This record gives sequence, C-alpha cells and structure tokens, in this order.
Amino acid sequence: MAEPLFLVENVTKSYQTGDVEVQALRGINLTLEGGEILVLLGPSGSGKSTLLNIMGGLDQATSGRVRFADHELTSLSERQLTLYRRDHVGFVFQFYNLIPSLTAWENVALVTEISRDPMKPGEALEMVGLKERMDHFPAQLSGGEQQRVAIARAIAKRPEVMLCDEPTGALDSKTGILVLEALCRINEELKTTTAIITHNAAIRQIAHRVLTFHDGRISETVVNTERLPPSSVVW
Ligand SMILES: Nc1ncnc2c1ncn2[C@@H]1O[C@H](COP(=O)(O)OP(=O)(O)OP(=O)(O)O)[C@@H](O)[C@H]1O
Repeated sequence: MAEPLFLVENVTKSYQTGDVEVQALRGINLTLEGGEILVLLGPSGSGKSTLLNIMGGLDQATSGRVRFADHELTSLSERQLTLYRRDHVGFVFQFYNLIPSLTAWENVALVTEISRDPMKPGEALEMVGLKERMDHFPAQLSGGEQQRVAIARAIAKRPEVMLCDEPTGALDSKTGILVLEALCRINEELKTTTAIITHNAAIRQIAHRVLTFHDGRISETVVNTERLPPSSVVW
C-alpha cells in the first residue's frame, strides 16, 4: 500500500499560560492520503485549529509524531519548518490577509516570486474564476472574491496540501459556495490534499472523510460514500 501523505501518531499539545495548563490535543491519530478532502467539525476549543497548525508547521506538538511524506515534522528546526511551509503548504484563513495596496495579481505574484515551480499569477487567478478581476484591489472585490484571491495565492506555489481554517466563516452561503467550488476544483485538477475546518456541518457533504473533534480528541470519523458538489450543499 502507498505511504500516506500525512501520518499523525499520538499527538498531544498543551499550552501553559501562567498557572493554567490547557490540553488542546489529547492523543490524535490520523493518516491522510494524497488527493483527499477532509472536513474537520467540532465545537469551539475542541482542538481543530491546533491540529491544523501542527500539520502546517506553524506550531509544534508537545508529544507524538507528525510525518509529511519523508519529512518528520516533529523533529524539524524552526528554519526547516519555514522551508516546509514555503515549499509544501498553502494556508487559507477566515480573514483573507491580502495586502490592500496591491492588486489581486500582485498579491499572488508576491508568492510566486519566492516559489520553486510556481504557476503564473494569472493562471492561479483563472483557477478560482477571477482572471477578469486581476487588476482590481482588495477593496474593489467582495469578501468571497477576496477569499478566492487568497486561495489563488495559496495554490500558486502548487502545494501538495491546502490547510483551510474556516475559509467560508465570514461569507454568506452563495459566496461561500463559490469558495468551496474553487477548493474542490483545485483538489480535482491538482490533486491537492485539502483539510477544511468549519462550523458549518452542511459542508461535510463535499468531503471524502469527515472528522469530528471533541475535547482534544477525534470522536468520530465518517467516510462519505457519496459526495455532493458545493453547488448542491444547502445552508
Ligand atoms: N496559543 C495558545 N495559548 C493558549 N491556549 C491556546 C492557544 N491556542 C489554542 N489554545 C487553547 O487550546 C484549545 C483548543 O483550541 P483550538 O483553537 O485548537 O480549537 P478549535 O476547535 O479550532 O476552536 P474554534 O472552532 O473556536 O477555532 C482551546 O481551549 C484554546 O483556548
């Protein structure tokens, strides 16, 4: 059998703030195959973002092991983690973090200039349906369009993995669906392994696999035998 893209073994994470220790993850085991869409559900504070941040090299586990392809993330230095993020991971957050003084094209080009085998910015913007708007500044774009620019920026370096933390959290359903369509199209065309955290349980229907978190653990895993396209998801 092929090696999984991600292997997460017995991962725990605790945060110490003054005298208070918070156990954010209490033993996570997970394998993630190349090309999979994973949706992560669960109440606020259940550990979803903490796990994504560790898988994306933004944070380190307290104990346990995380492997991505042949990178042992849990034994990398800060510098090596920076290179891992730069070369392999695209991030999408609830807020788009675009640079307001740069056009859509320029926001994407910032990333392609430092990538090894990037797409052209126009190509990435075309994949999210925004080629016609590439000379527009963020303030001239709707929230959903700005999020699609952020997705174009994340995919332009051709990452193997996209980690999305509440990508539709600030959007109405119509624009949220366009954002999910962009993520599904990228998954299909580039085989990008994609993890999506959401509070919107309806989105589970676009996933290959749905993980539900509870109190720092994965309490349920469901493999979807049938998936819906984002346009058929109602919320
Ligand atoms: N940097 C930090 N310092 C201290 N505690 C933290 C830190 N980051 C997260 N936590 C705590 O760890 C727990 C898990 O947080 P996490 O953000 O992973 O949850 P979540 O499921 O993503 O929640 P949400 O859906 O609200 O984003 C929470 O109790 C949170 O307060």
